[in-house]
Amino acid sequence: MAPSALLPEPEPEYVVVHAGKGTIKRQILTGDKKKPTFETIPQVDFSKMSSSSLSERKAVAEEVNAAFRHSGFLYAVNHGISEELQSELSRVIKEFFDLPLEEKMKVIIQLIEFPPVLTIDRFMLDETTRGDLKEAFAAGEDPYDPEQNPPEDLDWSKFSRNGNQWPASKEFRTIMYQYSAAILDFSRNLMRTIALALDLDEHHFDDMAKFPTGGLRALHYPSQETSNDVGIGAHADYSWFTLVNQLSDTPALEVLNHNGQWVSAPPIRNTLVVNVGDLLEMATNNEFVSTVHRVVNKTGKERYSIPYFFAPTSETMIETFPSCVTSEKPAMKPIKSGDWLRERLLRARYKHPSSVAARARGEI
Ligand SMILES: O=C(O)CCC(=O)C(=O)O
Ligand SMILES: [Fe+2]
Repeated sequence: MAPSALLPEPEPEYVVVHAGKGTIKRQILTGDKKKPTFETIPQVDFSKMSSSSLSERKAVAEEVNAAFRHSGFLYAVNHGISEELQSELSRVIKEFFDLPLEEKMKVIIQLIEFPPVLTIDRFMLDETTRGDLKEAFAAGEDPYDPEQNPPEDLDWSKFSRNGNQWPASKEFRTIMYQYSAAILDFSRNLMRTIALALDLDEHHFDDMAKFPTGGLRALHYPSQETSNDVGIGAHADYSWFTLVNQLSDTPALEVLNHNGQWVSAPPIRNTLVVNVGDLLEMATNNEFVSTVHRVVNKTGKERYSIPYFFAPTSETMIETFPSCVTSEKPAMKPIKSGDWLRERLLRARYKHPSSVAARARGEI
């Protein structure tokens, strides 16, 4: 028998992904099994969303519609967030992750229930790896923080006082909140675009965007050490949609196309990567796709990014839009937004005490 060193590496046949209710295998299609699919991520210019002409706004919505059906991903150009704020954000995030570990660990919280607030934590999204290499700082919608602007009719009983934990730097907190307000503005704009894309009244989702759950998660990805490492394992997002600001010029984000091939989504200056999350996929009966993606940082450089996960308030029932129901595709069973997010987070945070406890109770 030939020495194994001379044998060609077998081509992988599957990609392992964390999507839907857990870990699944996605087949890699080659040769004549290949399907037509996307190989690049389109750019959509949002400047016309502030046009007074409905037909101009509808033209933007049409581009969003096509991208969400085809790849579930797009780059938002002219999102309205100033370059100055983005570069300040980038600076304070690097400064935060440069702090000594003991300092960062002061802001970790052990109690993670819904809404998820803060963690510097190891996830394991791809069980064939040793776990995600990233460090994360998350800040959710915590109405007790005075920078927040909760609506008058907010149900305060749904929010714990053990919300966001902020590090000592006031500047970090101030800039994160400025960015949070700016990205929420764009999210509201995007919600109106999605409403038009689905032939709904433009303001159909305004209530959902009043005080959404989700929040910001600043991420630091060290350069990976082995070829099997991942910054963040292959997964689909649990959100309604996600807006990723790739703060460094380090290309590492990859999106899985329908043939099981990874398509690069490199940083493009002053854009946001927008992707459909599971909740929007469910509400559209899979017409908009919540596409699997991952981060692999092979560049030898550090990478920083900050996703904003937008999801409706946790009590919102996610139901199929009537326009997306057909005789072949009946409506899905309604699900509470918060229940879905909580379960998915508990599964992903495999080592976290709240996940360990939920596993012991047989809940996940
Ligand atoms: O860092 C990125 O570019 C993407 C992060 C991501 O996919 C996530 O946090 O869900
Ligand atoms: Fe993601």
